[in-house]
Amino acid sequence: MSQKKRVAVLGASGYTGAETVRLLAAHPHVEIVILTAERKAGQALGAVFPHLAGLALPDLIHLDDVEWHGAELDAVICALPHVASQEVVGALFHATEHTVLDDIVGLAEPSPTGFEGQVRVLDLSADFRLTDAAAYEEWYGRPHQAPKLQTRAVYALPERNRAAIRNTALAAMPGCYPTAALLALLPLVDAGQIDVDDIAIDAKSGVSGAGRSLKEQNLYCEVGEAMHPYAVGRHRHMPEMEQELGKAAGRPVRIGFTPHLVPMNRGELETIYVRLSPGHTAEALKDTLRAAYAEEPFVTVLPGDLAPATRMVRGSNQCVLNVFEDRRAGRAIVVAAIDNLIKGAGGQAVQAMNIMFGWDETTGLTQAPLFP
Ligand SMILES: NC(=O)C1=CN([C@@H]2O[C@H](COP(=O)(O)OP(=O)(O)OC[C@H]3O[C@@H](n4cnc5c(N)ncnc54)[C@H](OP(=O)(O)O)[C@@H]3O)[C@@H](O)[C@H]2O)C=CC1
Ligand SMILES: CC(=O)N[C@@H](CCC(=O)OP(=O)(O)O)C(=O)O
Repeated sequence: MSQKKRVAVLGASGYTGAETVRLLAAHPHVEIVILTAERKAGQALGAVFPHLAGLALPDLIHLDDVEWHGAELDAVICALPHVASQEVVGALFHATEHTVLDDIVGLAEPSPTGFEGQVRVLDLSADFRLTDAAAYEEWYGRPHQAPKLQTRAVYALPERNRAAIRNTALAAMPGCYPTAALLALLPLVDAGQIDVDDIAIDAKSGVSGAGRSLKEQNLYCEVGEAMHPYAVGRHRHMPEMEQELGKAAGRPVRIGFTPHLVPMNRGELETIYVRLSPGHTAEALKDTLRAAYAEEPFVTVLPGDLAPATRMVRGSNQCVLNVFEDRRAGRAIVVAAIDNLIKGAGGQAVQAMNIMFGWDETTGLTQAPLFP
């Protein structure tokens, strides 16, 4: 194996950044050379996260102190809030005179030169997922600062877009809710087995989904022993899911989606109500998902009527799925569970990075879920 790849994690003092570091620290082909933070810049990562104190890692520095040009980075995993992310990614591509700025990102065919010697970015934020500038402005309330990059980023759901991920310098990592929903639904849309105009997603997330920065509504007293929906009918993951489902359907799609915050640290569960296309059954949907994921290391269709649960995936890059009959004629229920911080964020980014560099896709990601 050649030299290790030099990797930076931006936003390492956040939840997804810390999980990404934890995974990368055990990755055989990666050397972590830069970690950044905003308020916590200047501290050792182990001072912020004592559970990581035993790892030999660089201290947290401020983004302003990163010398992009001299760092000789192979990859940057960006775990920053949206808006901050688009500014940094644009600036780092400029500073490194990246050919991505000359239009070679996201080619369907490998470019003759590849990206040898050029940094590749995996962005966990929402900044590069929507390719339509007007949609971004509508849902994020401001124009995009790097519109050229926005249109060329690859939507990096590995099970869907492997070839494009291999050949991009900018991977837009899917949101946590879209990851579970798209893994559950895309094969069914491809197969024409469900009515794309009648999809309702009821989602629940652990509190870490909201990040580590202090928010009063996420205090223990307010989320413990309680549960509530939020962003009802207007969550910014709706256009993301609609964009990707629309690509599969070949026409615009509108979905129903309601997320709920539930009193657990991590994990995400989605119960998805679908209308069957004429002639199809819940069992046929399950056969389709089984066939689609038969060779996938990180997606499992559960046997029989075993219902997906967050405890089946905690701390792992796994997604578990199942399909159930609905007592109402012509309908079915699809259920998906992931760990929002792993398959919904850092683990999926490591998976995509493995694809980019041609490593076994499971490298650094083979740990079984934690139980109990
Ligand atoms: N949490 C989740 O389950 C998921 C999150 N995401 C997305 O991943 C990204 C990171 O999320 P998460 O880890 O939860 O967030 P956190 O709030 O836990 O962490 C944010 C990180 O970014 C740093 N930061 C904050 N503001 C700035 C800024 N203006 N400039 C530079 N750095 C800044 C913080 O530094 P400091 O600590 O020093 O303030 C911290 O390191 C977000 O875009 C989020 O939406 C995606 C999928 C799932
Ligand atoms: C519980 C909770 O608050 N979850 C976050 C989703 C996390 C995520 O995936 O956000 P990005 O699209 O920014 O990456 C939310 O609903 O905004």
